[in-house]
Amino acid sequence: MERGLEDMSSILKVEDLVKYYGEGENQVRAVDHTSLQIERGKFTAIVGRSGSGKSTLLHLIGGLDRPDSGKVWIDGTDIYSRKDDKLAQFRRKKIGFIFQDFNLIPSLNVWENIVLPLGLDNRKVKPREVEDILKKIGLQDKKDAMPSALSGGQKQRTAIARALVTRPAIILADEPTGNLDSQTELEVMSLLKSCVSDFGQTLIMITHDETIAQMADEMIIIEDGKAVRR
Ligand SMILES: Nc1ncnc2c1ncn2[C@@H]1O[C@H](COP(=O)(O)OP(=O)(O)OP(=O)(O)O)[C@@H](O)[C@H]1O
Repeated sequence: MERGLEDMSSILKVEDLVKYYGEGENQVRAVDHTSLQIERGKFTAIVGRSGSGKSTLLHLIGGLDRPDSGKVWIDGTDIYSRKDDKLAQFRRKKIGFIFQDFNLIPSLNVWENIVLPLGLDNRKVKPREVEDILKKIGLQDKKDAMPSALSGGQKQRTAIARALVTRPAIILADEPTGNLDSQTELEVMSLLKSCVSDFGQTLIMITHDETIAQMADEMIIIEDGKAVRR
């Protein structure tokens, strides 16, 4: 019974996850028998030294890569029990990604990049909702611009809007404010935090920034592929 209650509040459960790269002497234990649980509607910061395995863990949590062993449950679903196409479908519905390098489509303008995940999931675009997000991230006058005409910060904000547009249960972010000036960084952080408080979304963010890590409800430290909660 207790276990059941515990599971209900956790949106994400990682059990004994392992991902090694290479073999023999050159083997890198990027994720080394890691287990953790994250509660719904919380902001969790993942911190750790460069090369400790943060990005690999985030990719595995988001179903972008497959582990050597171990399990990941999202909202009660054992994601790696699904075949690739079903996993991709699940990912599109449940998870919003914000990557370090934005991954915008160069041939699409800001608006088209933002609404792309809706189209992939056969969902209708609600222009007012998109306008609302554009306004929140301060890009309303850039919606027709192509990515090549945007600054690094504007590209990053477009990527953030794209991750938020489907209102995913989980937002996975890898250093999302790394390229922003400190004022914009604070605005983006307050937008992401409001997703957690206003919409009950769960935010899991890798950051090197101690100030941002301090804003989180929980902090997970990664050391040599292992997770320690602080
Ligand atoms: N595709 C890959 N092939 C081989 N080794 C890899 C691969 N991806 C990551 N690694 C190695 O796995 C380890 C963990 O990498 P990862 O990118 O997860 O660390 P990180 O903590 O996110 O680092 P950073 O803070 O610098 O982004 C590193 O030693 C890295 O070199």
